[in-house]
Amino acid sequence: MKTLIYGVTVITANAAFDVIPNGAVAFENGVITYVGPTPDEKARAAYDEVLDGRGGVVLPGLINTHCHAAMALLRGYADDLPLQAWLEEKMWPLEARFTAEHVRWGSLLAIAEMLKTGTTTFVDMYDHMDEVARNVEETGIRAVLCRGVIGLCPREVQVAKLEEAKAFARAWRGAADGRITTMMAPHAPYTCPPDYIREIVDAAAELDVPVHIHLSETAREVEQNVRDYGVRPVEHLRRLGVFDRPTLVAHAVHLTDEEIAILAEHGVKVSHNPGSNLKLASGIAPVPKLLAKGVTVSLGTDSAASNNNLDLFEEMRLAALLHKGHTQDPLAVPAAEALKMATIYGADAVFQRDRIGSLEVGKRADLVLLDTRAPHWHPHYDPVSHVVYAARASDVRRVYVDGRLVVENGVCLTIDEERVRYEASRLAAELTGRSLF
Ligand SMILES: CSC[C@H]1O[C@@H](n2cnc3c(O)ncnc32)[C@H](O)[C@@H]1O
Ligand SMILES: [Zn+2]
Repeated sequence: MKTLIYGVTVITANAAFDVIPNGAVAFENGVITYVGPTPDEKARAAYDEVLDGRGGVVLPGLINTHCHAAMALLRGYADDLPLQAWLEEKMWPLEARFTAEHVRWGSLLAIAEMLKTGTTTFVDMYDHMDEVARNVEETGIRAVLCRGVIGLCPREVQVAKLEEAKAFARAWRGAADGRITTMMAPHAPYTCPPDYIREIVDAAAELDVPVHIHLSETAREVEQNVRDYGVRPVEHLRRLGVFDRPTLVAHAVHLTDEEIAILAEHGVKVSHNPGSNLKLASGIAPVPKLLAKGVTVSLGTDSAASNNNLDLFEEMRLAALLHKGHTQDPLAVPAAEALKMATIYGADAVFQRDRIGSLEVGKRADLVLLDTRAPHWHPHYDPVSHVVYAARASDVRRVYVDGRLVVENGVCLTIDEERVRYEASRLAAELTGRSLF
């Protein structure tokens, strides 16, 4: 089926960052076949499905490069705590009781939220990942999935987790018509002993998949690393050979200039999570410095338990505003840069720059159509400025992934949202013992 959306402002996020007024995008069999000015009526007749999008804005599907989807069940369960207390006293005790059922419904709730807010690809690090993968298959979203591995356990449990992570990465890579790719994920330098990290990295090399890891999220973590291993976390991971593999690190808040140089030298990709970093009082990542040194900085939400939503429009706006305030430089992260972080830099961060992240002929047809009729869109001078500084996730009208329509009129077509709300609320109440309002 050949589909054409015309009469829209197209934000391509291509290398020239072209914005096409009264533009059009066409796709067939999941692949973009045309991006350019609106074709005349005669040319439009050649398409099987023609959508008049006049007044709308089309942009590439957003890419969330760090998430723990199933933790949507713990949204709002424990707020206003620093990372370590939040993890050790609140998250880990409850997560120890998570079953496959919790992950099934929690991740489905998260996927519904992400699709409806314009996210077409997400990176997920968690346990019971077969459940997440099956949800990805069924809902039509694109994902990079990894079984997160925490090594604070007896050796036989470490081995079992590693085997499970390998089996998962092997079994699911390329699944769902290529919408699923996989990575290996040691959770963090402070939860995985050095030899264990080496083993996980060896497994990533054997499987030829990238590595995803939390890095230098808090000052405390950095101090602890220096105390335990004599070096800061970036040098620690470099010595362990992590950066010899394609690597995506989450957070990267506490970095020296020397550490930024190491990340740049090794082509390490960063997932910047401003909402989570602010809420957990972790600090502010040196994003302008990272960008200036050529490090790819993408955007992630982290989980709904530390954010407390999975809305990349919010993260884009936060990224653009936060670094201006912090550096007192209005150009620290300009609007176009924030939009790239959520799109083409996201594609680069998941090593799929040739497939997704921009609207270009030959790429997969992952795109979002925004409705611009709401008052907050008017007047509009610059569509990129509007998407970053004024738009809201509720402006998302249509979402396509791989050319498949998955959200229409703000409704997710591939998910029974009422059932998901019911099951997720039921499981959350049982788990926490709290009655929900
Ligand atoms: C091994 S599965 C993933 C693991 O990560 C935990 N987690 C969630 N958010 C964060 C964060 O911001 N920093 C570090 N770890 C985090 C989650 O609770 C799971 O246990
Ligand atoms: Zn995380």
